[in-house]
Parts: sequence; C-alpha cells; structure tokens
Amino acid sequence: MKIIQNETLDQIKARIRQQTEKTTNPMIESQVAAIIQQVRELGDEALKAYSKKFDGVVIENLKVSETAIDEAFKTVDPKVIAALEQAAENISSFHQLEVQKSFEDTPRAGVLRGTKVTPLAAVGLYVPGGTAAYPSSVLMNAIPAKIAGVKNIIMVTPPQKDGLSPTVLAAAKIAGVDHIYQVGGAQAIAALAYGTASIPRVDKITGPGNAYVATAKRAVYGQVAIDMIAGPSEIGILADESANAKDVAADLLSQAEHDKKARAILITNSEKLARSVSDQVEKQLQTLPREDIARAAIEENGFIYLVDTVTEMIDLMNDVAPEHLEIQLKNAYDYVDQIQNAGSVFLGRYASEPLGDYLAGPNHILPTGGTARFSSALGVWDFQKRIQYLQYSQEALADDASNVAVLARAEGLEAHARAIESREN
Ligand SMILES: NC(=O)c1ccc[n+]([C@@H]2O[C@H](COP(=O)([O-])OP(=O)(O)OC[C@H]3O[C@@H](n4cnc5c(N)ncnc54)[C@H](O)[C@@H]3O)[C@@H](O)[C@H]2O)c1
Ligand SMILES: N[C@H](CO)Cc1c[nH]c[nH+]1
Ligand SMILES: [Zn+2]
Repeated sequence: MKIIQNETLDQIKARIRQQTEKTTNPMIESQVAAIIQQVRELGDEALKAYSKKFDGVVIENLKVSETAIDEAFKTVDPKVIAALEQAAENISSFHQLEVQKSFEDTPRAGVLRGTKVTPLAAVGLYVPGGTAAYPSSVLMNAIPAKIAGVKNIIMVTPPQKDGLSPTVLAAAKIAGVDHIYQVGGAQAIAALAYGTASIPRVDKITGPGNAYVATAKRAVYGQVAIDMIAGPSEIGILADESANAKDVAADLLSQAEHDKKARAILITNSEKLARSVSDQVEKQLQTLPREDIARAAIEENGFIYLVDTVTEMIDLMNDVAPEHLEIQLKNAYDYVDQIQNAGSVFLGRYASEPLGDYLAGPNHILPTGGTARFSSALGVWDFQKRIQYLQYSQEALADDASNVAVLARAEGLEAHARAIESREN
C-alpha cells in the first residue's frame, strides 16, 4: 500500500479531493444518460436488452413470483436463516428509535399548527448483485421502509445466470418486501424512476450500488427522490501506535474486496504502524478469494498518510468524509465529538467494520465519495415525509391580519394582502 509522508496537510487534502472527484466519471455519466433514455423510450424491451448485454442473462419475466420466493426460502441453510433473523431483529430494534412523530401545537387561543408524518406510498430498493450477492443490503433497505409504514416496497436486483440468490430472496421474505424484479444497474434505476409496463414508478429510490447505479440515481433525482449517493465502499481508519497492524489491514481489505473502485485509507502518526500495515495488506491479499478486486482497489485507491499529530489525523479524515470510519486510537470514544464527516463510526479494536455491515443494527447503506459531508445513513426518516397544517379562528385571524397584509405589500404582493383582508367583512 502506498505510504505518503513528508507532505503538508494542504497537499494531502488536495490529493484526497482529487481522488474523491474521480468517483464522478464523465464516461459513465454519458453511458448512463443513454441507458436512461432507452428505458424511457422502450421500457421492458430495453431492460431485457441491457440484462442480456451487461449481465449475460436472457429474461422472460422481470417479476419474481411468490412461488419462486417461497421455494428459494426452503433451500437456504437454516443457519443462514437464523443469522438473517438475528440481523433483522437488531436492525429493527435500532431503527425503531428513528421513527419521527407527528406533532400539534396551540401557541395561543384559536391557532392550531401541526405536522403530520406519513410514510411514502411506494419505494424502490436497489440491492446490488454484480460481483457479490447482498442479502444484508435487502434487510438494511427494507426494514426501515417497513417500520416507516410504506405500503408498496419494490425491490430490484441484477439477474444472475443461475437465477437470483436464494439468500437474497429469503432476506426479502424476512424483511417483508412486496414485489421483486430481476433487473440491475442504471436500467433498473431508470425503470423505478419512470415506470415501465412491468415495473411501477416509485416515489423514492434507495440503496447502494456500483458507479453505474450511483450515477443513475444522481441523474434521475428530481423526477424521483433518492436517499443519497451510496457508491463503491470506503473505509478510513485513524490509528496510532497502540493499534494492531493485522486488524487494521484486515479491516482495510474488508472494504477493498467489494469493488475495484473501493477506497481504503489509513491515517496515522506512527511510521512503524504504517510500515507494518502495508506489509500485512500485501500478506493478507495473497490468500483472499477476491484478491483481484481487492488488489485493484488497494493499488488504485489505497493510501496510508503519515502525519505528526492526532489533531492533524482527525482534520484530514474530516476532509476524506469516509463512508466508514474506524477509530483505533487509545480511548477511541473520546474522539467522537471531533468527527464532523463520516457515514458511520466504529470505535476501538473490537468494533470491526463488518459488524456494522451485517448484524449490529446501524444501517450499512451509507454516503460515499465525500458525500458524508452532507448526507447520512439510510434510516426510517428516508421513508417518511411531513405534511404541515394550520387552522385559525376568526378572532385569531383578526389579530394577525394587519401584519400579514403589511408584509404582503412590502413584497409587492397585493393579492396576498387582499385574501387576508377579505375575511374582515
Ligand atoms: N455505500 C454503501 O452503502 C454500499 C453498501 C453495499 C455495497 N456497496 C457497493 O455496491 C457495489 C456493488 O457493485 P456490484 O457491481 O457488485 O453490483 P451492482 O448491482 O451495483 O451493479 C451491477 C450492475 O452494473 C451494471 N454494469 C456493470 N458493468 C457495466 C457497464 N460496463 N456498463 C453499464 N452497466 C454496467 C450492470 O447492469 C449490472 O447489473 C460495490 O461498489 C459495493 O462497494 C455500497
Ligand atoms: N460494506 C458495505 C457498505 O459499503 C455493506 C456490505 C454488505 N455486505 C458486506 N458489506
Ligand atoms: Zn462490506
């Protein structure tokens, strides 16, 4: 892994920003724009053509039948079902805490103000499936939607040569997904945004995916809501001489193995740790089944930054704004308040990142590419919206009417003032 030292903080920040900007790629953007256009024009026909082209699968029925889902469930190892159920329980108990409540307020006699929280009517969940199957992403997407009370939960996932992963289908059954369609990539996002003969248009699209999926979500935003840009996985680790190099390397590789475009960054003030982690990464890479993917990610986007102080380490990491941040410093918890930008934070040696990927309860659908500066983890709030309402009595309006009219006329909006004054007679 490349070790960068003897650079100023500003030089390192410039380097990091340049790498983040690489995640938006004009070539992918134009390819995705063409795919979206074709899906809008040709609907299901385009979805099937792209599935053949990109996934190598000829599809007859985009929709997966209830029978196929039930049959798949029966074939999954009971140990895997039990683990999925435990994960579902933890994810549910954590996400129950996120439910936003309606409220009403009576600031004075005759005035009622309120906010009604309602679930979105229809949502589209993207579950990735290009180089790995992601039953865990089914749970992370669907459980918050279910808790929010969404009535129509639609899931899309790329078709597979040997049929969809039974574990993915089992997870969808456990989480209560309503309809599943086998289609992936930018074409699936276009179908959810605009609708086709088979796939209904939804109100919001959530879920992670590769650069094509992330770029497509960005492109359809406005036609439909999206949760965030949740692209290729990332891990940033802050570690000092107290950290264990073998653990740090293992955690960097846990995210590198997702995608050749994944990012793995260590920031440390210990030269000894930097060198040991670099050696460990090379050693551990050699025995990984997905070595080719993880190696490409480490070669392209794997960096160890060596700086002088913990304050500088934290400052730099806030600039990286990684999807996952591990703090492997002495007394890790003490640093939480200094973290401004990160999707999800893992504290101390024993909170290894894959705990969050699968089982602990917090969501693993997280902002990437520096977007943790302004986005947060997927949650129940993503599946709820708020409607405000207001009621006034005649007396309450009489008290406020003159000030409303004054403000309306100050904005040059006479019709507004007259609407208020119309009630005076
Ligand atoms: N940020 C998060 O919260 C989070 C969570 C889980 C996974 N992930 C990321 O999700 C991604 C999963 O990626 P994946 O590839 O396995 O599955 P994917 O489902 O995201 O992508 C597969 C689809 O990409 C499309 N595609 C592939 N090559 C293409 C090309 N050349 N042109 C046009 N379209 C093409 C195909 O339609 C294919 O079906 C990884 O990057 C992983 O890191 C992120
Ligand atoms: N680390 C991924 C989010 O970037 C989530 C995941 C699913 N399965 C394994 N990992
Ligand atoms: Zn992961």
